[in-house]
This record gives sequence, structure tokens and C-alpha cells, in this order.
Amino acid sequence: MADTYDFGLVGLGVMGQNFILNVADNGFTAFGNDLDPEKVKALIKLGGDENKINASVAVTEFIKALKTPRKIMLLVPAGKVVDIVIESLLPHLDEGDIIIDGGNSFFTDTDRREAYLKEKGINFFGAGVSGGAKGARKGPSIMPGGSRDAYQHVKPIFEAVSAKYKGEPCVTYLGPKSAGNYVKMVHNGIEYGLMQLTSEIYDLLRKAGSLTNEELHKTYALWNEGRLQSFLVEITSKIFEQKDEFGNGNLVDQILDKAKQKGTGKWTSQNAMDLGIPVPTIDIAVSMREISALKSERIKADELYDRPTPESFDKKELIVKAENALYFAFIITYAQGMHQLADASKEYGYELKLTEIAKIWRAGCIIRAALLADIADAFKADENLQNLLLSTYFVEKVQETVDSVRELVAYGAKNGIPLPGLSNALTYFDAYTSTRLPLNLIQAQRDYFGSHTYERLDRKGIFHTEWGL
Ligand SMILES: NC(=O)C1=CN([C@@H]2O[C@H](COP(=O)(O)OP(=O)(O)OC[C@H]3O[C@@H](n4cnc5c(N)ncnc54)[C@H](OP(=O)(O)O)[C@@H]3O)[C@@H](O)[C@H]2O)C=CC1
Ligand SMILES: O=C(CO)[C@H](O)[C@H](O)COP(=O)(O)O
Repeated sequence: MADTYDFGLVGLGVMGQNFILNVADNGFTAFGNDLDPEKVKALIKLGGDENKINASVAVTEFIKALKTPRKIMLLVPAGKVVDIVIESLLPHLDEGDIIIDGGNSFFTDTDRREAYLKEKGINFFGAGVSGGAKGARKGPSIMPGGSRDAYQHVKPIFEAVSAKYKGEPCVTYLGPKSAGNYVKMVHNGIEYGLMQLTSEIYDLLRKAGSLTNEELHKTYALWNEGRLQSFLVEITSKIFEQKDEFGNGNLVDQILDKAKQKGTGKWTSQNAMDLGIPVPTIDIAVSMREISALKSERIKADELYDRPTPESFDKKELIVKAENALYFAFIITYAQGMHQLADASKEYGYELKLTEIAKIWRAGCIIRAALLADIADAFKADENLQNLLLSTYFVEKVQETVDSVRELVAYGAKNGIPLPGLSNALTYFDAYTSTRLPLNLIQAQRDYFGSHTYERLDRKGIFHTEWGL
């Protein structure tokens, strides 16, 4: 059994178990490891043939079973556990072995781990995986970064197990250092934005148009056949038809309206702030999960204030406008995420190719959408495109949908329906496309109270005024 397996995987939980079975399905032999003997047993049983897929709780047995250079993927919870697992593997590894962190690790942790392991002759790289349990099993989108040479050893396995878009694997080497984890982080930031927008439109449809769950199911299903075709719209349509197993109508109506988060959306926002890149639709999606968590305060506050009863909206007209609005806001969210990737790439030296990123997101991942093929084309047509909103293709798409957004945002404000993602996307658009913003006044105020100086429109140089004299 020594030195026989092609691929090792530590962490046989939701992602790990599915990923390793996918590896075996694609003709590679694989060996798993987990602290939990039940998970080890379960994998061996599911694998069916121990020569093809095997597992052990013992790290020594796990390491011995792998062909060199060993290719070991970690799918364990992000944070300290990754360091603990690395330390447990290290004494048994040989120079040239490869550790791949497939989890949602924070990108600076990946840089630290890569530098630490390089000193010991071990290759380390981060490879974000997206697609949830089903994706891991049937074909995820994989976002590897780190050593290009080390990636070559894993490339055939990753290309075989990844999702395919029209035959093209949804994986490619993205760049050095933590490029893979960074791209996965922004993927999740975009995911937060799209989820927030999808839920706001649901709120609007049920409150303004009185759509039933059955109508919501049909509406999202229909949208999923058009330009909004995407994994999130597809699962949303399915969610509305799920019955509650306790017999209380539809399950969605029984789910507590407090959204949890594991950190990747917040990190996207925090890092965008650090780099000075505006991603307000992602920021507000994170804030909305935080507001949702304040359930008991929300209940108290609701009792203190009157709220308008929503005026009814013609159902057919509302559905058309809501589809326009969701399409518009999806474009804006991707535009913000791609902008963040472009600027981060310069800052961290990742040399990211946005076309390639859009291409590997076209299938397998949570934010897969028909729109991504158009986004890939836009970056292909202009490699230096600073923002999707500057692409001719998207100018037309945004132009034909923005009026619906204006109308719905105004309706929401007047009728007390919170649409923060939608209004934020609109505000971002209006601000980004304004030649003049009122921030000249902010510069004047800063100079007034703090002598912070300002620049002028009509001449070059840095100026200060003794205001009010
Ligand atoms: N779930 C999802 O949809 C997605 C998750 N991810 C990321 O993938 C990673 C894994 O997530 P997920 O599979 O959901 O997590 P799970 O908690 O389901 O699985 C993690 C597994 O790692 C095991 N583990 C913990 N410590 C060790 C150790 N020292 N040695 C060996 N095994 C260990 C756990 O065992 P035990 O339970 O006994 O502690 C568990 O079986 C995370 O970084 C997550 O953010 C990425 C994309 C999608
Ligand atoms: O990476 C993922 C999807 O792409 C994971 O499902 C992640 O847990 C989602 O983030 P959160 O739990 O914060 O909603």
C-alpha cells in the first residue's frame, strides 16, 4: 500500500468527502485523512474499492500511502486548524511535497504559510474551491494560486475534477502567492451581493405585488431561462416550492430571518476599504447580515414606528421591472468585484487575468451565471478595461435597465420596503458615471478646519486658503 495513491486529502467533511470521491471518479487513486474515525469509515464504504480510495485517522499511514511528490489537499475549517494540520504533517513530509489549502483561508495566512513552508522545502499553495457539496462531488470551480511549478503536478487532477463550461475546465493557474485565496474571497464577496439582491427582489415581489410562493417559484424559474440564468436564481426558484416537513406550508416562511456568515464577505469589504476600492453593494450585503442578526432589537423598533402600507403595484409590470432591476444590480456587483480584483492584483503582484477568472466562474461555482460569459468577453475585448461599466456591451445593457431600478428604489423608499443593495447599486452607478460630484465641498471643509489643502480645476498645484478671512 505504500507510495501508491495519487492524491491525499485531509478533512473528510462536507467538501472533503465529496472532493475526494470526485477525484476517484476521475481515475485517480486517493487517500483520505480525518480525526474522526466515523468519517474515515464512511469514505471507505462510499469508495467501494480500497485500492482506488482509502483513508485512515493515522497521519503516518496517510503520508506513507501517497506517491511522491505528495499532493495533499486540506479541506478543513479556515484559521488555526490549517496550521495545526500543517504542523502534524510536516515531520513526515519530504522536500518537494505539495500542500494545497482548498479552504476559505484568509489570503495573508496563505502568504505566511507559503513563506514558512518554502524554508522547509515544501510547496504550499491556496486553491479556493467553490460549488458547495454538489460542486465538490460533480465538478467545482477551482481557483489555484502560488508556485506555478508546483501547480503543474496537480493540474491534471484539478482539470479532470473541475466543472466544465462547453468542455473547458473551470480551473486555471491564477497567479503567485495567495492569488487563489484572494480570488475566492472576492468570489464570495460577489456571492454576498447577489444573494442580498435576490432576497430584496423577493421582498418587493411579495410585498408590492402580493406574489405567492408558487408565483415566486414560477417567476424565478422563468428568469432563470433568460439573461438572469444563474445558480443563485435557479436555487431561489426551487426554494419557493419546498414544503415544510412539519406541515406549516412552505419551508421558506418558517426560516428565521437572521443570516449567518463565516467571514469571507466581510474580508472582501475590509480589504477593499484598505485598498481604497469602492464595493458598496458588497459592503451593504455584509451590513444587512449584521442588521438581520439584531432580530430582537428589530422587533422592539418595529413597535415604535409607523410604516406605510405598500401601495399595490401591477403584478405583470412589477415582474418585468424587477427582472430589469436584478439584471442591472447583478452587473454592478460583478463590476465592483472585478474592479477589486484588478486593483488588488496591482497591489499584491498577482498578475491576475480577469478574462480567465470570469471564464472559470462560468460553471461549477456559486456565482456562475450566463452573465459571466459576457463579462469574460468584455475583458477579452479590452484587457485594460478598468470597470465593466466602461465596456460598450454593458453600457447598452445598463442603459436599458436603469430606469426600472430608479422606479423600484423610489417605490421602496416611499413604501417602507428596504432595498439597500438595489439602491446602493444605483447610487454606485450614478456616482461612478458623474463627471462632477459634490466632493469639492468636502475638500473645502477639510481645508477649512484642518489646512488639508486642495487641488483646483483651472490650474495645477496644491492650494490652501485662510477661509472666512
Ligand atoms: N461547505 C461549503 O459549501 C464550502 C466550504 N468551503 C471551505 O472548505 C473548508 C472545509 O469546509 P467544510 O467541508 O464545509 O467543513 P466541515 O466542517 O464539514 O469539514 C471539515 C473537516 O475537517 C476535519 N478536521 C478538523 N481538524 C482536523 C485535523 N486536525 N485533521 C484532520 N481532519 C480535521 C473535521 O473533522 P471534525 O468534524 O471531526 O472536527 C471535518 O471532518 C472550509 O475552509 C470552508 O470554508 C469552501 C467552499 C464551499
Ligand atoms: O465558500 C462558500 C461558498 O462559495 C461557503 O459556502 C461559505 O461558507 C459561504 O459563506 P458564508 O457562510 O459566510 O455565507
